Amino acid sequence: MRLSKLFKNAPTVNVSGLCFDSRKVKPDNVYFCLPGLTFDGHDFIDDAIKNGAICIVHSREIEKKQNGVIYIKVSDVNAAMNQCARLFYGRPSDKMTMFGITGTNGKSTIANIIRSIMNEVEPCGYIGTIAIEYGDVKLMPDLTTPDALFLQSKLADMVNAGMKACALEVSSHGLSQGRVDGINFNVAVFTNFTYDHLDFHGTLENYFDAKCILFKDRVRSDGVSILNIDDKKFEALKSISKAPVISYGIDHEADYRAINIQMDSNSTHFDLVYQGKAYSVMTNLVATYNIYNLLAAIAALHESGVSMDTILSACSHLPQVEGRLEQIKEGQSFNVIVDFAHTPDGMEKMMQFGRMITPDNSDLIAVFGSAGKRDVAKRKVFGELADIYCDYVILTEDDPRDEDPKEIADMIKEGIKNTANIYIEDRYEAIRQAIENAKENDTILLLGKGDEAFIYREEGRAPWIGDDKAARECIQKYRK
Ligand SMILES: CC(=O)N[C@H]1[C@@H](OP(=O)(O)OP(=O)(O)OC[C@H]2O[C@@H](n3ccc(=O)[nH]c3=O)[C@H](O)[C@@H]2O)O[C@H](CO)[C@@H](O)[C@@H]1O[C@H](C)C(=O)N[C@@H](C)C(=O)N[C@H](CCC(=O)O)C(=O)O
Repeated sequence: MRLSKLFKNAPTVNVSGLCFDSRKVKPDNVYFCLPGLTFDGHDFIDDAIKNGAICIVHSREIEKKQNGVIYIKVSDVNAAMNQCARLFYGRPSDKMTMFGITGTNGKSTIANIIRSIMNEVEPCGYIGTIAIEYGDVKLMPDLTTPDALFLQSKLADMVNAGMKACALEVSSHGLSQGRVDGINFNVAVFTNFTYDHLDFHGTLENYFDAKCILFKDRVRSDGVSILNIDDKKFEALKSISKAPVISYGIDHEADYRAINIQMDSNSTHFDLVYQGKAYSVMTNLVATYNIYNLLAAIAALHESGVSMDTILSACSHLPQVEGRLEQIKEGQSFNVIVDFAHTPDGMEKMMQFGRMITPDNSDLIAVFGSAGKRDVAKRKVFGELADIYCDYVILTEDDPRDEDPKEIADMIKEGIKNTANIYIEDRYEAIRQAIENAKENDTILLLGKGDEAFIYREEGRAPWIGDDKAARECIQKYRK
């Protein structure tokens, strides 16, 4: 592509690609000097040029010492890069129906339900914490919402592969770093807002402001914002939404409301009230928070033109979302549930569900830790929640990074006053002991890592079998 297509008044030289990491620059790339949390991209201009950068996009005053290199000064390099990404990859998001899903919990489940039902109508891709998926392609991502360059390139791949829609998880990090700035969403979905990511945003206000960007700026004004009416942030989001608002919920009158909910450990039945008419819904999803997720997906799909018949017939056989309330069933006499819950809200919802399916004379056992170098304050809260709901707790490692996992466990323990607990650092061993000792009808919750196939330790990202696979293996080895 010509550089002049990306920047007005730039020379008409051809550029081969865009890059923000000097170490990955290829000949004839444009290098963007991003200001980072640890480094400043301006300090790596020489390296970028050595690797072949033909153009440097910068915001600081710099010495322009290399002949043959084009220097472009902008006020905001990140914003410039995000817009260039959109142009370079041919505005791919304008060629698909774009669903953007944000909120503290539920993003992956909603995005996967949307993709699964949408696929019955037209091909739909998915980008989020669990994977990047379209057609037969499945990639493991590093981030929930990828950086703008990678994101736009994957959206372009989706368009080329024939996708007509894409369900994209939009994280608060992604919104505040402008990773989705080149996308105009047809549908913006809000799940809920609870405590999370204070290590990055500093305050809950900043965290919420980041979430607002999707509804204030990134949804199309002729699109739709799908909001949870039972969440305390509903009114605030409604008041700033650029697009018309459609609500969903259980407790309050909503455009899409679930009433008469009946649930057991395997299925849920409820009546969906929409425009004064009640539709009977039978779904294999369980737990109240999943009914919210399902309502959000139903509203998003229906408002995009998918028929109620198509949506409701798909609800009874929704695919299991990996690591999200995943019930491990290997013929054992007790329940084992794997979930990604890693916020106080997510933990509490899982423990409430665990309590609901566990008979009074059986035990609810939770196996979890808390991530290193992330919100420290939530650790004691996790302990307090376990104290309320659980009969036994096994504390273990969960991405300790360069913190001592035992010290993290001790901080969780500060919240546990009455419930019996032990610390087993090795996560596999912790899962093994929980499974080996479980009694009939007990419930074991494996929380925090979902389907993740890695653990971040001091030495970096180490492979991890995954809680689901560890559980299956332990049931086979120790309970058969
Ligand atoms: C906290 C955070 O979001 N960090 C992001 C940030 O990194 P940073 O500010 O530390 O970057 P830096 O290391 O200081 O480097 C600054 C610039 O210099 C460049 N550089 C650096 C060194 C060098 O030799 N050459 C060079 O060019 C870097 O490529 C970068 O452009 O900018 C980088 C480039 O865009 C991101 O990759 C990085 O995401 C890191 C990997 C990350 O882990 N982010 C997580 C926290 C995240 O975004 N999570 C969300 C939420 C998930 C959830 O909901 O749980 C997500 O969407 O995944």
